[in-house]
Amino acid sequence: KLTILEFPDARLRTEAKPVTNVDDEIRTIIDDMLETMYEAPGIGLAATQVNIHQQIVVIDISEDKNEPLVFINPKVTVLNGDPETMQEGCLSVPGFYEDVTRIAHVKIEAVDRQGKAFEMEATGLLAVCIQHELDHLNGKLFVDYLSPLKRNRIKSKLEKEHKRQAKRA
Ligand SMILES: O=C(O)C[C@@H](Cc1ccccc1)[C@H](O)SCc1ccccc1
Ligand SMILES: [Zn+2]
Repeated sequence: KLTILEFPDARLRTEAKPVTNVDDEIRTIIDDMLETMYEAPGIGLAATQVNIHQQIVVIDISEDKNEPLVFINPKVTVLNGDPETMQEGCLSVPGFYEDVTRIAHVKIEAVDRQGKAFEMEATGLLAVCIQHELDHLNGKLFVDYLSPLKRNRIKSKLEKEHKRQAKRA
């Protein structure tokens, strides 16, 4: 449905703006993002990744892919500073998986698809995913936590791949 931008596309570095009015246009974007995420497949997607620079995140970590979570204008606060390291992937950095350390237990405050404010606590995969998605809204990618050497290796490999695909197109 929507095209996912791939590193090192500069548009991935855009700061997303807050959503001012949760209307049908926003709800259509949310539905398109969920469809794109399930099709990828992925367990999270930020609007930045589909070149929409508004603060919208969708997540579904359920087994049956039937428990979509929507976070509009999300804010994360630390509940427990313990670090947690997990191997992360990213739909915008296809084929690469590296360890990233994040906060283990967070509180999320956001607005839902009806425009209603809510908050929830998260640990484990959900905590990791929401921090990963919030980074996207701030123009940050998980490769930014790696050494410059590793990041540049990934950058050149993906640039080569994009050139190859452009030629075949
Ligand atoms: O934002 C994205 O690119 C989707 C990410 C979300 C995510 C990243 C790291 C850790 C958890 C979630 C993933 O690529 S979705 C694919 C995936 C699925 C299960 C576990 C890790 C990654
Ligand atoms: Zn990602």
